[in-house]
Amino acid sequence: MASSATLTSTHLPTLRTILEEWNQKRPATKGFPVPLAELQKSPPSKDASKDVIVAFRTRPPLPNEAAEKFHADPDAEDAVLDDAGKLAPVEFCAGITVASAEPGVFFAHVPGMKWSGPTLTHKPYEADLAFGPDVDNEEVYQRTVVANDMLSLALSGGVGCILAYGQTGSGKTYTMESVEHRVARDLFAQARIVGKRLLFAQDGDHAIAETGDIFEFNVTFLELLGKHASDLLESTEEVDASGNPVRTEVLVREDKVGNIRPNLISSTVSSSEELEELINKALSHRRTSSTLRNAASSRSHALLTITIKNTLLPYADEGQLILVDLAGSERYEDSKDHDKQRMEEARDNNKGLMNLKECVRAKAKMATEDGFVHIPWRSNKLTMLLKPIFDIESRQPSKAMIIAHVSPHIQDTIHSTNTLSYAAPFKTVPPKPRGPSPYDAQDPRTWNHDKTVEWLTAQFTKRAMKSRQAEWNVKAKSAQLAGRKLKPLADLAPGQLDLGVDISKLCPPGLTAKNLGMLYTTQFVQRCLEARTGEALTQDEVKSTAADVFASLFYLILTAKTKKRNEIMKSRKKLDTEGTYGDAPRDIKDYDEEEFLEAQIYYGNDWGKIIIAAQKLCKNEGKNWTEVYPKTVDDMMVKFRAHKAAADREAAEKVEVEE
Ligand SMILES: Nc1ncnc2c1ncn2[C@@H]1O[C@H](COP(=O)(O)OP(=O)(O)OP(=O)(O)O)[C@@H](O)[C@H]1O
Repeated sequence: MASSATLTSTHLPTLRTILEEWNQKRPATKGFPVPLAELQKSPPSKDASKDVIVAFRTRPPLPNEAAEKFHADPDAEDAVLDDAGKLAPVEFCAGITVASAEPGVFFAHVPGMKWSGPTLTHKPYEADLAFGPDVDNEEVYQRTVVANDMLSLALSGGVGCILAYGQTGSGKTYTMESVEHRVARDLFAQARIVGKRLLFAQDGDHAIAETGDIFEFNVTFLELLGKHASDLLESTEEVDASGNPVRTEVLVREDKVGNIRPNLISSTVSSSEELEELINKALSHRRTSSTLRNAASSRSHALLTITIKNTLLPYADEGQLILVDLAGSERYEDSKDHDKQRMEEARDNNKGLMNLKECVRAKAKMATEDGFVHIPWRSNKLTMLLKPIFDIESRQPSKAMIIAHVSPHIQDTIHSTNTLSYAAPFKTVPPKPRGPSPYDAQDPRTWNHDKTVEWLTAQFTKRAMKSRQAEWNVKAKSAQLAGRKLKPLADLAPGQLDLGVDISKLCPPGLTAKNLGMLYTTQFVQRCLEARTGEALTQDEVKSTAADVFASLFYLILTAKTKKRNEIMKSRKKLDTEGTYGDAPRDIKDYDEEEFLEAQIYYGNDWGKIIIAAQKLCKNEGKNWTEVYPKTVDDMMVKFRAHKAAADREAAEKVEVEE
C-alpha cells in the first residue's frame, strides 16, 4: 500500500502528464444551475427540506505550499532539475477536479503503480454541492446556510447543525469561522423579520412590533480535545508546567430528563456586534491554546451553540444553531509517531468521528426510508453534544449539513479519498414530511393544554382531598380523646376545594405537559410556589405536593418513551446497513474497539472495498455471510497487526540508533 505522497514525489512529472491528458478529454465542469445573484433574490433552494446535506470543498494551493510541504525524490528517473542542475522545488499538481458544482461531483486523482509505470485513477464522488478553489466564503455561506434556510429553521424552534470535516490543513477553520461571522451578521436581522411577522399576526404590543425583538439569544462555545471538554469563553491567565492554559474541565453527560447541558458560560447576546465579540473572544482563546499546545486547534472539535428562545411562545422548543469545526481527521499512518498523549487524543478524535459517521448515516437513512435505525449518539461525547439532531424521539425539526474539505494537492489524495468517502454516503433524498405526534392518553408529550390542565387539576385535587381527610382524622382523634364526636366531612361541589395552587397560573394558555416535562423539579416547584393560593397549603406543603406531582408526570413520560421506543423497534423493519463499510463486527469478540478502529483508519477506503468485494464473492458463490464476514475481518486484522508490529519494531530501532 504505497502512499500517494511517496508515489507522487517519485513520479510527479509523469503523473502530471497523465493528468493533463485526462483533463483535455473530460467534459467541461458544470457550474451552479442558479447564479448566486439570482439565488440571493429567491432563497431557499428546492432541497431545503432535506435532513442531511453534504457539500465538498477544496481550497486553492497556498503560495509555496507544494515546495515547502512536499519534497522531490533526487533519485527518481524523471526528477526535474533546474538550470544549475539542482533538484527543482516541487510544484503544485492537482489531486482534485470539480466535475459538477450542483449536484456536486469531485474527481479524486489517485496515483498507483503498475509494472508499466505510474498510473492515475480518477475516482468520482457525489454530494449535494461541490465548491472548487475559486468559490469564496460568501458564496459557500449563501449556497449552504442561506439556501437551506438554516437561520429560519433555528428561529422557528428547530435545530440546524453545520459541521466542517476534513484532513488537517484542508480549510475547515477557514470555512467555519467565515460561517460563524456571517451567522452573526445575519441572524439578528433575520430574527427581526420573523419577529415582526409574528407580532403583526398576534396584533401584539406596538412598541416591540416596531423592532421585532422577540427572541433571546444565548451563546456557548465548547472545545473537545480528546476526551476533555472545556469552555472556550472562560478567560484564564493560568498556565500549567508545559505552558498550556488551565481551563476547568466541563462534564458532558445526560441529565435525568435526557438533556445534555454541559456547565458552560452562557452569554446572552442581543446584537450582531455582541455575538461577533464573543465569537472573536472564543476563537482567540482557541488560537492561543493552539499555539501553546502544538496546533491543538487541529486536534480539537470546537462547538459554537446559539440557543434561541421565542419570548412570545415561552413554552415552545428553543431553537438551536450548532456550528462545529471538527478536529482534523488523521490516518493511523500519520499519528503513529506521536507521543502517548497525542496518540490517545488522535484515537479519541477518530472514535468521535467514526461515531459521528454512524450517527449521520443512520439519520440520513431514517429520513428517507420507512424503517428504524439505532442512532448511537450516546457512544461518544462529540455525538452526545449533537443530541438535538440525533435523538429520534425529539419532534423538533432538525437539519445537519456536513462540509467535507479536501486538500487540492495530488500528494494528499489518499486523505482526500478517505474524506470524500466518509461524507458522500450521507447524501440523501428529501424526507417524507412528519406530522405532530398523535394524541395518546398515556403519553403526556402528546397532550394539549386542556388535557394538561385537566390532569394537573386531578393530581392536585387528589392530594388536596387526601390532606383534607388527614386533617379531619387528626381533629376527629382529638375530639374522640375529649369525648366528643366530629361531624363527618361534607362533600364539596366541584371548584369548592382549595387546591393550594392556582392551576390556571401554573399552566397558562399555550403551555402543555411536554413543556412542563422539560423543567427541572426545582423549576416546577418554583412555579407552583408562585401559583400558591391563600393558606390552604403551607409553603412546605406546596413544595412536597409539587415535587410529588412532578414525579408522577416524569414517570408517565418515561414510561411512554420506553413504550414508544419498543413499538418503533417492533413495528418497523430494521434497516439493512450491510454493504456500508466500516461497521464494527459486534459479533467478533477477539478485537477490542480501539484496535478495531485503528485498523479501519489504517485501511481507510480499502476497508470498505475489501468487505464489499467479499460480500459480492459470497453472494456469487452462495456462501454463508456470517462465516465469510468474520474470516474477512480476521484476515485484515492479521495484516494490520503485522504492519503495526513492523512499525513498532522500526520505531524501537530508531530510538536505539538515536540513543
Ligand atoms: N478557500 C480558501 N481560500 C484561500 N485560503 C484558504 C482556503 N481554505 C483554507 N485556506 C488557507 O489554508 C490554510 C489552512 O486552512 P485551515 O486552517 O482552515 O485548515 P484546517 O482544516 O482548519 O486545519 P486544522 O485542522 O489544522 O485546524 C490557512 O492558511 C487558510 O487561510
